Amino acid sequence: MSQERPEGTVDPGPKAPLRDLFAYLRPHRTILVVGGLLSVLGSGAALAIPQVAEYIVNAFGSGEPVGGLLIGLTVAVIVGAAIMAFGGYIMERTGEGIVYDARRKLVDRMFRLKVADVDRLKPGDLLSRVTGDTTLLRTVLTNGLIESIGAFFMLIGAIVLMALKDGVLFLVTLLVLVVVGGMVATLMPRIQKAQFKAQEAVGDMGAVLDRALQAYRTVKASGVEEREIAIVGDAAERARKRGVQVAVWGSLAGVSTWVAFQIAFVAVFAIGGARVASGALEVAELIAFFLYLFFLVMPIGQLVQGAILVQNGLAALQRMKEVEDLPAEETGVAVGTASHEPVGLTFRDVHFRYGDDRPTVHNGVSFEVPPGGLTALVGPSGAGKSTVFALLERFYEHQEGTITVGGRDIRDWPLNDLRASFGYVEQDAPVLAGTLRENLLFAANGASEEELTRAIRRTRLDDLVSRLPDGLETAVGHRGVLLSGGERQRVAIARALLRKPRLLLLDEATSQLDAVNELRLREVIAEVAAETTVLVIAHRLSTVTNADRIVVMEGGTVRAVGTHDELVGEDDLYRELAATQFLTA
Ligand SMILES: Nc1ncnc2c1ncn2[C@@H]1O[C@H](COP(=O)(O)OP(=O)(O)OP(=O)(O)O)[C@@H](O)[C@H]1O
Repeated sequence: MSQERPEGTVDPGPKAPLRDLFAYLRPHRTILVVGGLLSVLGSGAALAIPQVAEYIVNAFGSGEPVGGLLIGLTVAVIVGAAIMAFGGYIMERTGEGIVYDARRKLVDRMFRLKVADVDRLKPGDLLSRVTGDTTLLRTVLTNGLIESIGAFFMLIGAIVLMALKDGVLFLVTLLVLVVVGGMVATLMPRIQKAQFKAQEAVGDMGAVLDRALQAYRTVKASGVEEREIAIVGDAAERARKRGVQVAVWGSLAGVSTWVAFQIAFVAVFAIGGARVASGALEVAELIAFFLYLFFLVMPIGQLVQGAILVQNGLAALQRMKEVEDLPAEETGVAVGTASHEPVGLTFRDVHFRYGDDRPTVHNGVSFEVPPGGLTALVGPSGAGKSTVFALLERFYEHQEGTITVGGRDIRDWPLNDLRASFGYVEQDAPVLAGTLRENLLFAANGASEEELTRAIRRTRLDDLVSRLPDGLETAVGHRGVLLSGGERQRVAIARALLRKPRLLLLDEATSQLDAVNELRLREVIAEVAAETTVLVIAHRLSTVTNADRIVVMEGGTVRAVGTHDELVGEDDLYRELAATQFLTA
């Protein structure tokens, strides 16, 4: 479990205010009150035990029968325990419900975030917020808050009953309470700090492990297993040391509290004994007082533990809130259109950078793509080609200029309708774990068998399907590792085509395709371009020499537009690109 924490959250770490925690509890307040009352009732039954014990001792003294009282005491213990257990069950069940709500809310928000925000957050970090931090919240709610409620009432009950039983002994106990309180108050920030650091160390370990697992093949191929084991091992060692630090402060708090209570017992024993000797107190009352002292020690321990947990929980809550508070995408009201006619697009003097502190990526980009046909974007790495797609899909918003699709400003399109009119094939077209069929129908669940067969044929995947042991039902494995690069790309194209796009955005992969796969890709693109608009980012000019128009980008602007033949004659950069790729200039 990755518990990665952003920088600067260690000491003592940003925490959500307590009222945010109560916001999670509010919808469940009725059941929480019921559970709380049962806990109080259970504590009440427990608190009756010393009183009954006092009667029994007195009854022994006066020779009265004690059988009834003993049975009463046993019943009180059993009933009290049962009520407390039931109350605890209700509370924990509600705690699970609260965590479920929190997780649903978080997941819901996560899929509605802006791409820009998700790009900024690390995937491992987002994952740990949904799994790790919500789990921590549950521990806080059950072990922290809920148990503390019962403990609090038991403590109050014990204090009141002790005060009523004997004022002098109570004052002695009070003195110890003040000492314990002071000690805990001094140690608490240290425990808290140590715990934050321990959580951070575990998070760091998750991060280095995540990094190595992401590149598992590279790790193996590079023969650096031992080094990676050592790196993760070092992180584990740091987590161990931090954990030990928590144990040190925890034990110190535990032992000093324990000693304070021992002193309290001895003091109550000595002073109580003297008071019994002087006749100010009865032996039975002293015994009852001792029992109350036990009922005081237990809840204090629980409350201290609860306070530490709540502190940690508020840090987790803060991390959850950071995601929940991010703005959701404005999707607009989708009108939905039955049209599958090809659409054109224009970029007019578009300026864009990924952030205020980032360099300009588009510096006045202008070009036009009429409906239908094949348009290619070419240019050196970093020219801003993929960014054209990111802006069209509105993953990011351009700062200046106008982008239109089908003659309409993309900002006036309902977002869902805009995206529904595109088929989008990313550069490293991902194949998700699952069957080939699931992958193809990922974006078009309602497609018919005919449509599926046609898309498979158009993307030249029929060979693959007939070769696979279970055909379309073959599991293609995590990240599509069972497919070749070319096949993965064509699966992604088929997936995009099944949406019947009006404009296909194809970011061609940089990985080298063999001659057969390259030819197939060319055929597929040409065939699709006969029916719809295709805008392809070409890293290999060979796939687009037959394009209707080629847009040459460089340094965030468009430097030339034309056909292959025109550009070879007119544009130096294009000629150079063509020459380096062994095409005849
Ligand atoms: N999500 C992002 N956040 C910040 N900067 C980015 C992001 N995506 C791209 N960039 C930067 O924008 C610039 C243009 O990137 P873009 O991917 O559009 O180039 P490209 O022409 O497609 O390059 P390539 O051919 O190598 O894929 C690069 O300098 C890149 O580092």
